[in-house]
Amino acid sequence: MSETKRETVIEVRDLVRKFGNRTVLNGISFTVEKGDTMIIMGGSGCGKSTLLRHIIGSLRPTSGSIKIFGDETTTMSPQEMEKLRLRFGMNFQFGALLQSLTVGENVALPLIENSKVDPAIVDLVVKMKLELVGLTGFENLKPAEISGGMRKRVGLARAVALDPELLFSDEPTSGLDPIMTAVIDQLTMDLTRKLHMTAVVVTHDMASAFRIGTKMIVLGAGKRAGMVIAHGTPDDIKNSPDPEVQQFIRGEPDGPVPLKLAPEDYIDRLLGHDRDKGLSY
Ligand SMILES: Nc1ncnc2c1ncn2[C@@H]1O[C@H](COP(=O)(O)OP(=O)(O)OP(=O)(O)O)[C@@H](O)[C@H]1O
Repeated sequence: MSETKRETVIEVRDLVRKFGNRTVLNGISFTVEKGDTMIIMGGSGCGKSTLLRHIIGSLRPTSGSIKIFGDETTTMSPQEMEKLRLRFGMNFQFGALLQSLTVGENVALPLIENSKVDPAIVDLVVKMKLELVGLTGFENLKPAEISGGMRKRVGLARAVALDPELLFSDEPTSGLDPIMTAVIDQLTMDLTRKLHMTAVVVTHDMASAFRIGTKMIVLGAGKRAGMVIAHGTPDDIKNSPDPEVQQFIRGEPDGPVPLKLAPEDYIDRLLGHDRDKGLSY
């Protein structure tokens, strides 16, 4: 029997983004179907975060189309985008926990900011979300009083506070040991299943990518910088005949992608140009 066709939640077509005369995204196309966990992979500086930031509407493309739930987002007003974002959960490093607030207050933030919910309901939702990530009883501690892995779990609880249909995560396991990484992965899989979410995750961690991903894209480097060089299921990616994909998933230091950075990359990184992550509205 053939698989029932699932709803397309995200459709990216021919996306191009230039910063000055530098093309960082070069004709990216892919779709994400409901229930999928799409992994965006590729070497450092290949444009993964930039792609994610276009999908959540914090950057505008030079050209191309992004449809979310069937609506074109690249031409939306900031207000329309803000409304759409109520359906998103975002678990980003630049959205780190607020140190002055307790764990519970951090999880409550999206509820307080985005909906007029009764405080008693907020408390209940916070307790439920913290229970989902195994942190019942930690609501009154400050982020500095819990471990890095626990902080990542709080970030996840906060991202799903509004029961989003779409979860976006940028490097959700960076800096964690393999056991804590596996814990976060398991939680992400449980949450996406329990809350019927579709997820898009940027990660460098191959073990994690192959554990949680149902679909993957790999962005290229060098001559194929900013292009999708492989796209498919985890098995498709594992069996890709592309030497650059194999170099990447095996973590080999040298191969089709040379070890040396291009001088402009080196200068950009030296000057911290890639740290300019401000919103571009
Ligand atoms: N606002 C910006 N202005 C100029 N260049 C930018 C900007 N944002 C990103 N870039 C450039 O785009 C390239 C891709 O950056 P991006 O952060 O998307 O890469 P990445 O694949 O997520 O990298 P990493 O894995 O190291 O986090 C970098 O070379 C960076 O210099």
